[in-house]
Amino acid sequence: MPNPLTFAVPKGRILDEALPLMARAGVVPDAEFHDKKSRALSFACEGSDMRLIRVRAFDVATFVAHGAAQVGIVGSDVVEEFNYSDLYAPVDLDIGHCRLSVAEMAEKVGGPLPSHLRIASKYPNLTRRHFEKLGVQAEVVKLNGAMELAPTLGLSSRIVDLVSTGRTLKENGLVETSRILDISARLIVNRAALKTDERVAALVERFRALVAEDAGAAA
Ligand SMILES: Nc1ncnc2c1ncn2[C@@H]1O[C@H](COP(=O)(O)OP(=O)(O)OP(=O)(O)O)[C@@H](O)[C@H]1O
Ligand SMILES: O=P(O)(O)OC[C@H]1O[C@H](OP(=O)(O)OP(=O)(O)O)[C@H](O)[C@@H]1O
Repeated sequence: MPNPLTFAVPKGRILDEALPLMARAGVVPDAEFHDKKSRALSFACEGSDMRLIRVRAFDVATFVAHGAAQVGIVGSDVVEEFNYSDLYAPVDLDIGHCRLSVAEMAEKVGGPLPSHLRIASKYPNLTRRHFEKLGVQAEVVKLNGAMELAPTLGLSSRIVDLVSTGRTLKENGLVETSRILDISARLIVNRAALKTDERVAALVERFRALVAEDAGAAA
């Protein structure tokens, strides 16, 4: 009997969109997964020996890259930020759409870029890479949320953060000045597991077929 497959999902907002797709792929967590009072982090799946683990978005990539989970769902922002060589993102799930952008205080927009900037972000690697291309050295102040407060309070001149409707920026007096990356959620797999475990390859094919089916229905 092979070990159960471990499938990692993020706790946050992608999950609501991912669960119906997962169900169509035959990945259905047991009732305890939906019990808000439960403190469990690992859940059995209906009708299979698969196990679901619910972790922080960034940690989904870490569990999969290290082979502690074989499969996962995560935003392409996280995939690109880590750039793990052992992590492969074969299927764009066409959910969780947003973008990674630079924003600054509305009244400060304009003028030439200085050679050094202090930027608040949850994405230090993507931020440094983006500004390097512009010939700017970015000093990144790592924050884990509420980035939009940083420019107003003088912690940084700009932020690099996720934008969807743009409402959070607007309500905090910031404007989007450039777009770094268009983002959507991906099915991710551990490269070694994909080569050695047929169940991983089968799951990839199932998700790929579902996405193709939805794209066909939308066309
Ligand atoms: N406003 C948004 N609109 C659409 N997708 C978003 C938005 N914000 C984030 N996302 C996507 O959802 C993913 C998870 O975001 P979110 O921060 O809600 O998750 P989380 O698991 O609560 O994160 P954390 O571990 O930081 O608490 C992001 O990596 C991104 O791909
Ligand atoms: O453009 P909008 O539609 O306003 O969405 C953007 C906001 O969504 C995300 O935050 P989230 O709500 O996940 O909270 P967080 O600060 O805890 O990450 C992101 O970090 C922005 O703050």
